Amino acid sequence: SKLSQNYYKSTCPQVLSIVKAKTESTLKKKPRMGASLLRLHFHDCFVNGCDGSILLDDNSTFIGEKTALANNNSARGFELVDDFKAEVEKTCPGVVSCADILAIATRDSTVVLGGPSWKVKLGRRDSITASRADANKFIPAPSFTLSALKSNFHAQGLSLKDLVALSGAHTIGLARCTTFRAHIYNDSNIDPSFAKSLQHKCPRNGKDNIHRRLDLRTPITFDNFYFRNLLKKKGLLRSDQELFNDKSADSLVKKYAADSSKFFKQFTKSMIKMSNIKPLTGNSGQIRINCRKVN
Ligand code: HEM
Ligand SMILES: [Ca+2]
Ligand SMILES: [Ca+2]
Repeated sequence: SKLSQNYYKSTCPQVLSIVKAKTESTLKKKPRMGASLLRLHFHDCFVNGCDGSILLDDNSTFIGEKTALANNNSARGFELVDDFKAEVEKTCPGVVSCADILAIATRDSTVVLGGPSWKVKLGRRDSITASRADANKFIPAPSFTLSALKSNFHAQGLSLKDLVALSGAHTIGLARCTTFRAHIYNDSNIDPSFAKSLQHKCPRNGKDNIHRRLDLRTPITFDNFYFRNLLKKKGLLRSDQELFNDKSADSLVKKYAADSSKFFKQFTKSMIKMSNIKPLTGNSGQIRINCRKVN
């Protein structure tokens, strides 16, 4: 790609240490924020590339992505991104894109929570528009079957391997009742006692916003328990358990469940691939001063 590791070497070498320090101090108090940043980066990259589009508030020229189905009342961490940006702007005004800050903070969050590290390529520019319709079209839903998930990822140039490894991000963070209700009441590929215990917390009607762990074992540690849970039919979302349901993804899930270093290695590769989807470079887009608004 046109991105490079040393992109800010002469214009803002401090950006890496600024983002790292703030990520570390924030996650110490609020570990879930690491999960929320990781998800923001995913939802940015899947909608017209990693261009900070998800960070834009609605305005008079477009309806943005924050109110798309998958993001509304759900995507979080925007204030923290604002904090990163404000601090970077103090040191290097007008130089570092919001899209790059999110990519760096995602890597740093993964590391702080115990996961692998990787070299983040930089030089993405920020979009001057956002699209709720595109977010609704491209962000996968928890109701998806394996074949729907595969084609959703293929549309981004991502393989089955990428799908399985990247879904391992659900080793951290929480999900609302409304996203897993159908799975715990209607599906058969779920451990019955796990389903029952969730049904107590998430009734058929109401309590849409109560949260449960995506990884019931270690929700603030980036490890391979997500895959180990799937082997026991204890995936929280239908789209999670679809990855271990007598189909083409089973062998990958078994591999990552058995060996976390294999998961980490593929997660790193797949994250780099996802982070490099369709960046804006050259004269395209802009370096936003405020991540919520076009300049
Ligand atoms: C494979 C298709 C995927 C589907 C259908 C999906 C769906 C979801 C849903 C429904 C939630 C809960 C949202 C809520 O209740 O508010 C969630 C949370 C999360 N997702 Fe995914 N996801 C997918 C893939 C990914 C990928 C590829 C990543 C990152 C690489 C990711 C990272 C996360 C994280 C970290 C959370 C927790 C966020 C938090 O606690 O704030 N997901 N996902
Ligand atoms: Ca985007
Ligand atoms: Ca975990």
